[in-house]
Amino acid sequence: MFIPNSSKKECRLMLSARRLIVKIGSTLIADAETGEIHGPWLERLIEDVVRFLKRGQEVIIITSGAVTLGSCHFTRSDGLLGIGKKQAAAAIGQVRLMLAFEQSLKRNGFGMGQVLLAREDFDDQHRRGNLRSTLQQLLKVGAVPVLNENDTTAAVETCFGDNDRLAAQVAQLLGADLLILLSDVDGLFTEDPHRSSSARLVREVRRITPEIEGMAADSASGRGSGGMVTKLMAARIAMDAGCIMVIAKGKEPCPLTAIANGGTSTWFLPQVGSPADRPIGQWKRP
Ligand SMILES: Nc1ncnc2c1ncn2[C@@H]1O[C@H](COP(=O)(O)OP(=O)(O)O)[C@@H](O)[C@H]1O
Ligand SMILES: N[C@@H](CCC(=O)OP(=O)(O)O)C(=O)O
Repeated sequence: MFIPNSSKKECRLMLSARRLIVKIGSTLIADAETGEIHGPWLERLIEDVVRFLKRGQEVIIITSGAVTLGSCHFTRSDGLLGIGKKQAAAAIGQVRLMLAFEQSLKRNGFGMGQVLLAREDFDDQHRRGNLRSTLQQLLKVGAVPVLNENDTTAAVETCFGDNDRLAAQVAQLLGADLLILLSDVDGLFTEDPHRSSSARLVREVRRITPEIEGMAADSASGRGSGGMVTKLMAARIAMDAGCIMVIAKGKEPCPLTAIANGGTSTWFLPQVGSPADRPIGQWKRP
């Protein structure tokens, strides 16, 4: 559990955020070898999310993992899936992903709504307005929005390709206060920690400078899509919109609580508009 009256800055930032976006990386939720969902992990995460919902905070979940879950239907000789097989894999995996979220949230007393997104949903003003309204309606009735890119029909030229930037676009669209990227690393390191033993964790970023950008490389796992490169792109989108962003390891039991209790992570703090000084409130449920 987090310590609500903790003076830790991280705790204040987590508990003062009215609207949080939680993005889950593929390697956290899906086992590439077995094509199974990490069920016990998901259960812990949803219990963690529910702690914030019950305080009256709003949570939107962006989940990866559809392609990984569906890939097991394609022989290993495929190696990296071509776009057609990747889209078919996503079509297979997405159903299982949403079912797992729906059942877990239901066990914890909450409903959910699935929204699959395309870049056009953000680029076209009319579709952007529709999307915002739909998400706000879901939040109003206490149904947790669970989002992913619509990989099955996403064209190579126009797709997001990664959920880091998609999550940041949703944070900007909804005026979220805090974007949490749960990954398989503790945060931004000076180099890829999976490739360099001398990599050191960067705890806080207030401006994304060329030096910061130079630290980021692509994904080492081969299953993630964005690596740290897209996470920094997401940080730029979020910070420009006045939204705080944090990268943390999602494997922790109760990763959101771990962040609030000052666990290792990297915080991206915009210069303007952050709710860091907002009093920790007990909001009425939407
Ligand atoms: N400077 C860096 N700091 C931390 N991780 C990095 C860095 N550069 C590259 N990476 C890689 O980014 C990966 C996380 O991105 P990704 O594989 O896309 O995971 P996710 O599924 O969480 O999005 C890490 O596992 C790591 O190998
Ligand atoms: N829409 C894709 C997510 C791609 C993606 O961003 O993956 P990751 O880098 O693991 O968050 C899927 O569900 O597999």
